[in-house]
Amino acid sequence: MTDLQQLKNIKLDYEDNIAIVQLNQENSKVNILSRKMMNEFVPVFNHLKNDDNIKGIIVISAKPGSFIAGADINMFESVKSRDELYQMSRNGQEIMNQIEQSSKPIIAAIAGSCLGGGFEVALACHYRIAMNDKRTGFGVPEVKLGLLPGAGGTQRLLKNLSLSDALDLILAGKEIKAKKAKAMGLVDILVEPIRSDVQDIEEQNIEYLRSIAIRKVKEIVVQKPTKRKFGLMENIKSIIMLNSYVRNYILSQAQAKVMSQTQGLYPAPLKILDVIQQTLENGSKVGLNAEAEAFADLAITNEAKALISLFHGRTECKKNKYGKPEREIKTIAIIGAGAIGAGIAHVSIDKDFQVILYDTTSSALYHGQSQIIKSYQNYIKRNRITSTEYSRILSNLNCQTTFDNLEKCDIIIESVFEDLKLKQNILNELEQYIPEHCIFASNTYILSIHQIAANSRRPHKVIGMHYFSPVDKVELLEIIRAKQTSDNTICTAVSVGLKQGKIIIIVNDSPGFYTTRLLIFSFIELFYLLQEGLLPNDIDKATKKFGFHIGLAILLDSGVASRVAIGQLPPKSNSIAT
Ligand SMILES: CCCCCCCCCCCCC[C@H](O)CC(=O)SCCNC(=O)CCNC(=O)[C@H](O)C(C)(C)COP(=O)(O)OP(=O)(O)OC[C@H]1O[C@@H](n2cnc3c(N)ncnc32)[C@H](O)[C@@H]1OP(=O)(O)O
Ligand SMILES: NC(=O)c1ccc[n+]([C@@H]2O[C@H](COP(=O)([O-])OP(=O)(O)OC[C@H]3O[C@@H](n4cnc5c(N)ncnc54)[C@H](O)[C@@H]3O)[C@@H](O)[C@H]2O)c1
Repeated sequence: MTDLQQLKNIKLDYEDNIAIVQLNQENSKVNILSRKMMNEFVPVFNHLKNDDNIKGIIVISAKPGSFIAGADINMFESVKSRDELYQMSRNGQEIMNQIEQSSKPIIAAIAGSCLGGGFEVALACHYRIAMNDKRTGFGVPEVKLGLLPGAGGTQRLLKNLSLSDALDLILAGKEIKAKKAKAMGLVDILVEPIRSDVQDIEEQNIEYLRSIAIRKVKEIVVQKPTKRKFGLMENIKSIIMLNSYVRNYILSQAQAKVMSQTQGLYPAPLKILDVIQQTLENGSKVGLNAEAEAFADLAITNEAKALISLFHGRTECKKNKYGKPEREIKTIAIIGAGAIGAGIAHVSIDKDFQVILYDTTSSALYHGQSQIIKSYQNYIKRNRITSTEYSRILSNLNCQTTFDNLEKCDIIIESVFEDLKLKQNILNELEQYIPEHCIFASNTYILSIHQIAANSRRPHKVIGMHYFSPVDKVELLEIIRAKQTSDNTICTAVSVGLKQGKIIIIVNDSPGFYTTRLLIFSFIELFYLLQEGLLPNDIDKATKKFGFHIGLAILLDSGVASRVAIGQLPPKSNSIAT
């Protein structure tokens, strides 16, 4: 029996006859539906349900940036049997049903990530108020873990959305921002954050959200909530959905898309389609059972285990194990405004770095600058940013063909042609202009960092930062430490990469580093296959069927890959450093 005076993960507050359940997972950056959290939530909820003095309930988080990040992923890994997983899903569904069926209004006041099981909690509540800020996002990313929403999420999304919108969210696992969630009818009220430079602004915003939720729940207590009115288009859509021919057509289209994107290698999206079909044909009772069966089936697959392990790996790669850099990095100079240099500028200017983009000629510079401007203009078109944000972001970009202002730089990222002599000369020349603390990173995919730094006055400040094309889309960043590279240089490069939104691996300065070395092996095999008479097209089909995003032969056709394939570099030892 949980003592309500001894709660560790929930703070229970009251204002008049309203209860405020504030989630605050102990020792964690985010709230998760862990066993510990559930062991407190369930008794708290039962207590409030039975207390006649309580007329309404608010569920809110005390953690800036996190409402609930979903069920505890580690919990699935610790489970011993399929039956236990089935029961876990059934229990989750039951808790959500109890929330939904509560006679007292329950409001979810959401700021920060509202994902997976967290979104399922929000959907079970009677009303959703969300902070309209960058950190607040909704989604069911379970498919990315090889799972499906297992606490009634498939059913509630189908109830709240059109079939195609529900499929879009569940199959892609993508996150939508609060504004879009409101437009889709998943959120009832948007709250604009208080924008200010004060230090504890996020805590203040939580307080503000809480006050609005209290006002709203009090209103609902007196005048029962009105059901959301569906618009004409939504009504037409739901009538069309009653037609099994239309439903089956949408499902078969979705299935074809899944097959073309995954080659049928991932069981989760196919199971999701199956659960949705069963629900549409037989109703929610059958649907809930199908959801729990599918959840249990999926959670024991090797695919789910591998994808969950990938989640943990990615989380590790978001950490800076070298601590805090000696200096905060404010200004970056990028040398070379080609495809990659412009891409590095792109992912830096929106993170409040001051960027100097340098190239030898105005036309090269113009080319790089246009690439950046075009992408950001596209973001405006797709409502990803406002024109005010666009102006603020672009004001961080300074393009130049001179070495002016390099004395202000904290880091240089060189991204000129792949030529050792050229890279060495640039390093030597720039060392005359840059301040003592400035670090020098070379964006090379294959050249030795040790050799690039051969004539440097401060080789401990030289490092490799290997970005991937297109830089604004590929999350990976390979950081290469040479023997002489200092820990603070690594720490600084990692902190820059993390701020740029990268997932980082740190490797030793050995031939091909890590990523290029893997490619070399693949290309050696590819050459054997070509020599044996296989056609590039057939090799591409086979590699894609195996799970590659892009065929190996077409990859070889790209300029970078063909140089790798020439293979000056027989791989030696394992290059992963940390
Ligand atoms: C109110 C009570 C109701 C009770 C309901 C009963 C529930 C039981 C039901 C079971 C049935 C299934 C339910 C559900 O459908 C299944 C799921 O929800 S699966 C999980 C889905 N969610 C996700 O995939 C989100 C994963 N997390 C992220 O994407 C990111 O972490 C983030 C939330 C966007 C935050 O990103 P960052 O700010 O960069 O932070 P980090 O990524 O570095 O994370 C910090 C820290 O938190 C750990 N963590 C994050 N999410 C989870 C998680 N879901 N489970 C476990 N741990 C998580 C992460 O590992 C980091 O840990 P650290 O390394 O610091 O120890
Ligand atoms: N393109 C890729 O897929 C890819 C991927 C990873 C790494 N890389 C590496 O990134 C680096 C840049 O690649 P890219 O694809 O952007 O090349 P790119 O040819 O598109 O651009 C190189 C730019 O460097 C400029 N430049 C040349 N000499 C210069 C000098 N002395 N000073 C300043 N600028 C100079 C050129 O004018 C050009 O604009 C290379 O080392 C490449 O191997 C490329």
